Amino acid sequence: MILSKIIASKELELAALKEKTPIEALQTVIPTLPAPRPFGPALRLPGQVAIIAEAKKASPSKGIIRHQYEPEQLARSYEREGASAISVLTEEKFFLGHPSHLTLVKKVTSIPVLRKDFIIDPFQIYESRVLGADAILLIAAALKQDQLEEFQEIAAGLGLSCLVEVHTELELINVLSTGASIIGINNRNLKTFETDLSVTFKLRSLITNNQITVVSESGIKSYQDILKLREKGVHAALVGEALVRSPDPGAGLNQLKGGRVREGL
Ligand SMILES: O=P(O)(O)OC[C@@H](O)[C@@H](O)c1c[nH]c2ccccc12
Repeated sequence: MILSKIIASKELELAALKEKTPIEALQTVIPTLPAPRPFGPALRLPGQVAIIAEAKKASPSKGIIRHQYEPEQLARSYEREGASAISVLTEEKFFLGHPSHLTLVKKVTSIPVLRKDFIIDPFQIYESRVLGADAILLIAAALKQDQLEEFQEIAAGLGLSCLVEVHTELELINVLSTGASIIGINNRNLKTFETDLSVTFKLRSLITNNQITVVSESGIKSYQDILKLREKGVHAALVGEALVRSPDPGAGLNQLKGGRVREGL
């Protein structure tokens, strides 16, 4: 499975990274940094589905999605067109991202920035804070129950929000028991790479605590999709490919939000 491949490569990368940068060096810098931007509240727009717009050059399932990839330009247009937050892929080998992309995006925007990576070690949480992340992704399929709990605790201590990602009912039940407050339902099956919005519809109905912010992730392509999510009480949608593939990603976002189709598109 692709997830185990990515994690194996992450483990190697991390070993090298930890040799180079002691965690203490990160811990010394953190108290001098400005507070993170609030992520959870940004995802609650009354009567609307908030959009987390993603900057992503490539993916294991689709290969290169955007050849001329400029995360700063993307982020600027996303913010201009009303994104509620920006997700930045920082994984290098499979998604052709880079940690520096996150720092660049943070500099040119004023909305919260989510670090999209494969977090398997507390080191990466401190690193995310230093890079300028306001929120991090935690993938239930990649972590044990005690890690899920520990990582959310460390993140909270650093002022970072967590988007905790699930794909199955069992993962959801486990994540609910950790007290996660922002849950991402990934529509993509990591074995077949297929996306199916009905994954969100099925799992969303099992989240009865309305304090929890629910995010639908992957395979969201149109305003019709957004309307369906809204109808099911989903608070936010994480959208990558549909925007990044568009010749004009800002206009793509505008359309996704039901805005008028612009000339030239
Ligand atoms: O490009 P899409 O189909 O709109 O999907 C975006 C996002 O959900 C997807 O990139 C994603 C969801 N979970 C992840 C975990 C790691 C890397 C990437 C992801």
